[in-house]
Amino acid sequence: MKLDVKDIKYSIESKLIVNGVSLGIEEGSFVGLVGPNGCGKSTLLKNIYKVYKPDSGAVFIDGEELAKMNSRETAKRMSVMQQENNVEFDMTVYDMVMIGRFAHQHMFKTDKIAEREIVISAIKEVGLEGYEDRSFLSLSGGEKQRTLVARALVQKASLIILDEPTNHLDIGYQYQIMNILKKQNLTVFSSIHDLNIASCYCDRVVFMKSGQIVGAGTPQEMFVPEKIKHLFGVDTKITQNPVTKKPNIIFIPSV
Ligand SMILES: Nc1ncnc2c1ncn2[C@@H]1O[C@H](COP(=O)(O)OP(=O)(O)OP(=O)(O)O)[C@@H](O)[C@H]1O
Repeated sequence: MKLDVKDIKYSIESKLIVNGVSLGIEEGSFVGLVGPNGCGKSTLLKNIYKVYKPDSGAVFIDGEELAKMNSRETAKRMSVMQQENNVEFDMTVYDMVMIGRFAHQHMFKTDKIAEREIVISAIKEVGLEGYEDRSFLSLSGGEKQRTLVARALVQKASLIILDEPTNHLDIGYQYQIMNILKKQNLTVFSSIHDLNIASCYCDRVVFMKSGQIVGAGTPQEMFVPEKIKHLFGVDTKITQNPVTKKPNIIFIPSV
């Protein structure tokens, strides 16, 4: 699934937060969205996954405008893992993951056993086997995060949008979740704070600053000291990861 974002603008309380963003994500590619706190990453993603309606501009999946699709049609094409999940009433891990199946279920012809297998298998894949009956609200931040990854995976959409998927996760699960996402062969667009994770997993990275895209390219093209300094104001030294051959970003403290 190819994602095209065309000249999106979005304001909150008359402040322009997303200022004319255009980008294209090729089918099967893993693209990271990188930028400082408050630069508009989540707001841009919410415009893409239809929590917000852009003031102007549009989003297309394989040439079809997303705004014109109903929620079932959208969910079959795009799954989403949001950063904060405002769950107001409690449910089990199993039920939370099952929500991801809604676009595939029909009142009279759903194969309940097959549905159950898909859900159980995703719960296992994110390392939460045995947690099926636990209450979602009682989970740790990382366990909640992994439940939401499982929910996004069972949706079986070929495009997945993630807002900071490794937020709350310890280093083991950060890499585990990225590995799981990578091996699905989906088209992925994800905001990522950890530059070395972005370098390791992304085919391309998009740099965002003050509501605008300020650069895009391969990790090798983007993770260079001048560009990182421009984006985050920190000094870095770049080496090559001896195993992945990807840029390895070493941060140099100014003390
Ligand atoms: N509902 C809202 N009401 C008011 N301001 C908002 C709202 N949502 C976002 N903003 C503001 O819009 C700007 C962009 O926020 P956004 O969450 O998109 O940034 P971000 O790049 O995802 O940041 P972070 O890396 O900290 O998650 C911030 O200044 C934020 O305070």
